Amino acid sequence: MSVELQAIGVAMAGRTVLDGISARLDEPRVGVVGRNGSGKTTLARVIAGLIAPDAGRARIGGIDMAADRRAALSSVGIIFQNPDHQIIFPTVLEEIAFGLTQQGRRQRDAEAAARAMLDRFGKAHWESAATHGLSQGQKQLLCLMSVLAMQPRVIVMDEPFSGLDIPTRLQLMRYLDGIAAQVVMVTHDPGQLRGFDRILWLDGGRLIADGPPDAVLPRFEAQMRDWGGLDDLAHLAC
Ligand SMILES: Nc1ncnc2c1ncn2[C@@H]1O[C@H](COP(=O)(O)OP(=O)(O)OP(=O)(O)O)[C@@H](O)[C@H]1O
Repeated sequence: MSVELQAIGVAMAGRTVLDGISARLDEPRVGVVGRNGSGKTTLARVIAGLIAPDAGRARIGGIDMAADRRAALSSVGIIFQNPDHQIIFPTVLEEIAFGLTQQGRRQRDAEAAARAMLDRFGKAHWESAATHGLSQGQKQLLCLMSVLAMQPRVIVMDEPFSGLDIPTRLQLMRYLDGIAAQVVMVTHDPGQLRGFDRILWLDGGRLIADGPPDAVLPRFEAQMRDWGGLDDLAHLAC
């Protein structure tokens, strides 16, 4: 499975948000880094087919995800930065089962698979819990379980661990190590990209570095420290 980005351009509210992003992603683990507002979330949404780019083409396995929503459902899953934008059902079981019924599974099958996923994370007791009563980190975990249950070939994650405590984060990272899906992860924390194969660094909507972590992350971290050391607030993220 490969994610192909060809000269992607996106404009929002009259501003260029992504500009000429081209990359063919074949690696199992791809990280996306960059400052606030650099376009990472927008790129994640383009890859998942939630935004059709204004210029260029984004395809997974040769299929345009924005044009073919049915193919997108079985090919790519996205975990949003804010779980409140993702969760729509009143109970945990319904939330996980929904994506599976969207994929064409019968309700009973979908619920069985949802229970298996809860079991896998030791959360069988969450089954009837009210989604609105979960903490932010618990909601993030629910979103992860919902997407993992759908077994997409590509999983796009936008800061998926920001609200999780350290044991949950470590458990999830280990779990992700073991899954076959390609992972594209947006993060501000280079520590979460250990073991990744390739890093894309966005700045101002452009791809300014693209390569193995050893080549990209030390430069990225040095640049972030340099900018963080400045007292001129005009340098704060726009
Ligand atoms: N719906 C929208 N309407 C107008 N502008 C938008 C919209 N969504 C994003 N933008 C703008 O696009 C730019 C890139 O936003 P994006 O969310 O992709 O950045 P990001 O790198 O994910 O940022 P962060 O690290 O803060 O999450 C920002 O300047 C943002 O203000």
